[in-house]
Amino acid sequence: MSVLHDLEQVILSRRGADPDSSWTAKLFSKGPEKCAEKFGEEAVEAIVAAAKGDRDNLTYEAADVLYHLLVMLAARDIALEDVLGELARRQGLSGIAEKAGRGE
Ligand SMILES: N=c1c2ncn([C@@H]3O[C@H](COP(=O)(O)OP(=O)(O)OP(=O)(O)O)[C@@H](O)[C@H]3O)c2ncn1[C@@H]1O[C@H](COP(=O)(O)O)[C@@H](O)[C@H]1O
Repeated sequence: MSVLHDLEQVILSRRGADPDSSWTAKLFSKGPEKCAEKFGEEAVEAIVAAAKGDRDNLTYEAADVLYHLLVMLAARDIALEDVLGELARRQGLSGIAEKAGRGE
């Protein structure tokens, strides 16, 4: 199991947990829209760190982004395995070729 898989299991275990003792449970209790909004906020913080070239902060914010991505996916019942499967499907296919295939 990877760190991400382990983290996904912890996140799933927080469904129905006490929002006062778990940040994940607090996010779930606010609904999938709030989970998505929080992911967006964390992504913006990562963008700012990247734009500034702040390597330490970007590393920290990227971890926040990955955690909040998993929460957002779980809130919509999408498994990490499904996302990894989509990435695996794309392996060996250039992004340029893929975009051309979509006619964009
Ligand atoms: N990886 C994380 C993780 N990353 C970030 N966060 C929380 O996400 C919240 C982000 O909230 P804010 O945006 O308000 O905080 P911030 O971005 O640090 O603050 P500002 O930049 O806004 O000042 C903080 O409370 C962080 O602690 C996380 N909370 C939990 N996890 C993992 O999830 C597990 C379960 O956590 P609980 O559900 O809280 O038990 C933990 O053991 C961790 O493994």
